[in-house]
Amino acid sequence: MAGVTGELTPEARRPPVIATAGLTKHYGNVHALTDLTVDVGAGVTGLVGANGAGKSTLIKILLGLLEPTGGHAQVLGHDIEHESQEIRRLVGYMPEHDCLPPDVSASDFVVHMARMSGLGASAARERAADVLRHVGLDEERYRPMGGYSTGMKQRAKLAQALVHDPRLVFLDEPTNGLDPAARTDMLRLVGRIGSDFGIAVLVTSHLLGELEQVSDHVIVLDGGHLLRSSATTEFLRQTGSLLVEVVGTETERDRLGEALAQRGLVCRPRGKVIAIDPPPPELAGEGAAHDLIRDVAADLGLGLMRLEPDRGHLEDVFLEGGARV
Ligand SMILES: Nc1ncnc2c1ncn2[C@@H]1O[C@H](COP(=O)(O)OP(=O)(O)OP(=O)(O)O)[C@@H](O)[C@H]1O
Repeated sequence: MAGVTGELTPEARRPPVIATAGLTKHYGNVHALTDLTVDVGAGVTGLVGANGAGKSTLIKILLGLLEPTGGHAQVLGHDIEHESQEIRRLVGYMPEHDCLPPDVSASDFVVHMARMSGLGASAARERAADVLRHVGLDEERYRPMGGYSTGMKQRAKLAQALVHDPRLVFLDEPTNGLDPAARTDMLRLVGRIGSDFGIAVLVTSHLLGELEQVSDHVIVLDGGHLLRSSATTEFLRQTGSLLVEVVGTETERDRLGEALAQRGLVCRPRGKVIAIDPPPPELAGEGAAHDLIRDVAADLGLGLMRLEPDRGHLEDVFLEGGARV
């Protein structure tokens, strides 16, 4: 184990997929990125932050589309300043905004992008068909993209990012403009790119919670500063608190809350739910607080709808305040 013997595991010894050091970008007076030092490993990494946090700027710098004002970065071991051609050969990019030619079909477009990356005509057609099937564009792929729904356009953009078999993809707001069902489908697809195809993914979202399910690691930017970079499990760790919901209205909720408070639990109403602080030592044993809550609810004749551990969420990093890296 790395921490015990001082030796690094093979995983830890592998160079990061992306490494930045003091990366800074100013657009005139706008400080879009400030002294960003962060590593991105294999798997799916969520890059989250409000609109304007600096996510797109970071991706464009890593691709060599924008020059940083200061600092350095490497992508797949290549320096962004001197080796951007090589980086673009190894990396796929799904831009945030609509950039698809409306009169061209997804099939022709993705074949064209495959040819641009150096594939021969028949290999490009085969590869485009494969990748369009993976992203879920079937018969529609022969229709002009101008008539596509937002979800179909996002899939076409994703297909062109994958067609040259990259080792890393940058997906900039892939769920933008999608309804909840299409959003869920797209997130599943993003997860599969990391798990089934073994391609490293850096995916952005301005909705902080949305990448919790698919990311192995999350980087949070706030106003161009790194707020936190941690394994997703760290963000979602159990808080030690419990959440309880009973059948009925606020009256029933408060009856249970008051009864539990008399038994030594600190209860706080949170919408329809009672959030119970980590139990005191005498109730900290395995299942002791659960048993007490169940018994008290039964004594009051109240039905329990939910009794579960409370978990942290990505949004909490903003409530905790201060940079924790
Ligand atoms: N070309 C530009 N000229 C001037 N300011 C810019 C330019 N591009 C971005 N900015 C500003 O830099 C900051 C970071 O923008 P960026 O697009 O990187 O953020 P983002 O996190 O990707 O947000 P969004 O999802 O809204 O694009 C914002 O304040 C934005 O207005």
